Amino acid sequence: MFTPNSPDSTAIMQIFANNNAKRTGNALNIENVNLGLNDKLEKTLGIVPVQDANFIYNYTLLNPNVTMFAIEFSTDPGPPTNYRYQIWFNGTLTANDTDFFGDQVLSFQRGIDEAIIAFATNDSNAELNVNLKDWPKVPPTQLNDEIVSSFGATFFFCAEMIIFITILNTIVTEKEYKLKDSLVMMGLKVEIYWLSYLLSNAWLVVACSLVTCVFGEIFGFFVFRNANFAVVFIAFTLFGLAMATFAFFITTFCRRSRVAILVGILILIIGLLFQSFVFSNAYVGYIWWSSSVSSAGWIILMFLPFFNFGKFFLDLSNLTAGKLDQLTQTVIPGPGFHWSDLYNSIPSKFITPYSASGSTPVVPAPVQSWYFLLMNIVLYSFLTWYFDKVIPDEFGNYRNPLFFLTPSYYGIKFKKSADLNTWLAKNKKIGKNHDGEDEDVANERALAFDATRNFAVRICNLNKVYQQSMFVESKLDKVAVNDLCLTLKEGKCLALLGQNGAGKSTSINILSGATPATRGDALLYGFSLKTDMGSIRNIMGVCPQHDILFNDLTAREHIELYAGIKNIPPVEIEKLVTERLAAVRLNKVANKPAGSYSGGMKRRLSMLISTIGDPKIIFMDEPTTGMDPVNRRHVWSFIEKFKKGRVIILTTHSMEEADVLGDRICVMAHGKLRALGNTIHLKNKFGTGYRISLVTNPQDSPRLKELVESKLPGVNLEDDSAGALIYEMPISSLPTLPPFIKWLEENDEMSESEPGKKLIRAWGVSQKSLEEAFLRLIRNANPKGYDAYERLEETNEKSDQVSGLRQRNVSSAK
Ligand SMILES: Nc1ncnc2c1ncn2[C@@H]1O[C@H](COP(=O)(O)OP(=O)(O)OP(=O)(O)O)[C@@H](O)[C@H]1O
Repeated sequence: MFTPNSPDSTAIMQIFANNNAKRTGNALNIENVNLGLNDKLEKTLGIVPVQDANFIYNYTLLNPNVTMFAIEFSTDPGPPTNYRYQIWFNGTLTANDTDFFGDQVLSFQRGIDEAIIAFATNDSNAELNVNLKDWPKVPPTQLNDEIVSSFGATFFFCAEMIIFITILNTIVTEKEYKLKDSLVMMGLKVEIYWLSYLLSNAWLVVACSLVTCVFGEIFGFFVFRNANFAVVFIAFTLFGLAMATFAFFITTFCRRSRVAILVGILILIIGLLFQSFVFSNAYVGYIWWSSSVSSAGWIILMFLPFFNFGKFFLDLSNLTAGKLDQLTQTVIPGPGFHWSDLYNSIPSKFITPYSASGSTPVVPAPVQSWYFLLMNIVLYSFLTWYFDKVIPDEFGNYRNPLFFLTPSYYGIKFKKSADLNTWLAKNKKIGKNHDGEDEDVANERALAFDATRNFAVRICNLNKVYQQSMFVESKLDKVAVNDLCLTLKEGKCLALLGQNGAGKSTSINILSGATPATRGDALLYGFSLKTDMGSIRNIMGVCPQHDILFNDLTAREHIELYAGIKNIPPVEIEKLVTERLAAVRLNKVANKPAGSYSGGMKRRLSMLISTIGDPKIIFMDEPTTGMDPVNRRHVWSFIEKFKKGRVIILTTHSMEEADVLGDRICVMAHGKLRALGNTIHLKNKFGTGYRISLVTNPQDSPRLKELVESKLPGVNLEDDSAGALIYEMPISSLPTLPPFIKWLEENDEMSESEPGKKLIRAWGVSQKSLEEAFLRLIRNANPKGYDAYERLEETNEKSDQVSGLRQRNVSSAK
């Protein structure tokens, strides 16, 4: 547009149009259209004369972005000749609002000036050339830098969160699979467990920090290049360690890995919002230290490692990052972060005053963030140690919240251990009346309290009640072990038999220190369960019911790990590995990860682990479950040889195993001991007698039956098929057995159907199996018979499932 629509200005614009066509090839014509203020253009026009500047103003206001330039020539006649003019331009269309004096406006002005000169001098060839040249521009690589400086805290926080969530998952999974408990049961100190985690993660954190700093330098980011290397490296390392210890602390509250990961993700989201919204700019980042914000804010937030790191990174990026000058596109580098800057307050030019209060925050020196991160490391390490002890574990073990005030925690004993008589009297008192119990069981109870006898293991009135409620007793409380009394001499193996839920595993768990007894105590090689568990662990080996193995470790590494825990000298470890693995036939897979083993192989490895460190007492909960008969026999022969000079207590469902291994067999039902003795004793006492099998000609069998019944009164015929007779003889008929066997051996009777042949072709006498004795015991344990017992178990199981019972295990603190 141009104005006024006078002959002179039209002539100048015509020259301008001609020159423009010559220079650019873009033909613009003067269009004499009568443009109205509200006219919407349907096609591109050229140069349009308009009535006045007001029209230009109103038209461009009402129709934005359709006019490139307008020129308003002065109507003032002079003197001298007046060529004053004003260019209106559209910043959006010409330079997208940033380059007002850039090429297009200048070209336009040059074109108008050229036209004016030609008009004034009447020389249509008059030419005016003006070039505009910018200062050299720095290539715009600084853009990346801005991102690193502004959002570095977010990126590096996310990187750290990978380690954080991995720690949460690993530790809680180990807890879930009871790997930690297994290590502790084998004698590992909890403090060593946490220290090993701290060290292995510290190594990882240091490596990550180093790699980050080196790559930061290589890529030339200001935050790294413009700062002291040690300062950045130490800050990253402190942050990594603080996050690792924070993760340790959280694991003490989580029992399931899924919950731990959810907590990790929640912290990731909170941290991410924090880092990206708070610490991406100095305005919000430093608000915590403004006089208008309560200092309670930063005092609370300093317990979050990512808050301290965010603040430090903001300081770092303020001092190191270059600022991009929008006008000149150049980067003015920051002053840099030197070691001495750690102790200097952040210069006020980097801190934005808050307009509301007009106050400038007093931001502490960067080193304060280091101190806070160090505080986080120490605090969360301590809290991990503390809460790990006072929060009840899966088995209900926990310490008194003030455990650290008790001298016994530090191994200081003011009182001498109670002598045997006092100990026995104390534990006898808690026992209930056990009238009507089996004679052997009653004798064992008496033996357990006999101070004159020497036993390697003495269990006195051991009880375990799984309570429904933490505070009150209820009828639904489960008495898993009921006044158990047992003794065992060195060199013996005790086999605990019993139905599912009889209380075998609970007994083993109490004796191995996995779960505390509700009442009662036991002396293992003179050490009390209640007061000397630490000493017991040094002489104990445990093979838990469920394999507790590290999937990623090989059999060899497992043995090396547990041998280390048991303080076996390194020179002996190789011999131990070879011998033990060969004994249970795992030598061929010694270097394969345990995760790839079959169930039976895992079981053999678990069994083997329990024997490491030559323990004096070994607990094995169903050690051969899932093993094939060949390997089971290898394990049996290993256990048989290994028990010399030791005590082995095992639980099993295999009568054969109890028969082979058990020097003493105990049968439990409903948490109570029902019978005990060696296998022959139990078979004699509870078995249904002997089985006699005879083979004769089928035609002679009526005569043979008559003879047998006359010689063995009370005998029962169990089977009669094609001349094969099977008799069951009750124990009560035992006196008649020797003369009967003599008669069988003499075998004088002749067959009537086959002349010249003997009446009895073959015979055999066997004692009935331990299994039968066991079934009878179980039947007797329930007055309504075995079936009723099974029904009761089923109902219990169902009601447990319905009420979601896995009752809390409440017991006194250690
Ligand atoms: N943490 C617990 N909370 C509540 N009840 C429990 C708990 N642990 C075990 N019980 C109950 O205590 C009883 C004894 O269980 P235990 O595991 O000792 O039996 P078991 O003889 O080892 O059985 P199995 O042969 O099946 O291993 C069972 O009725 C069981 O349901």
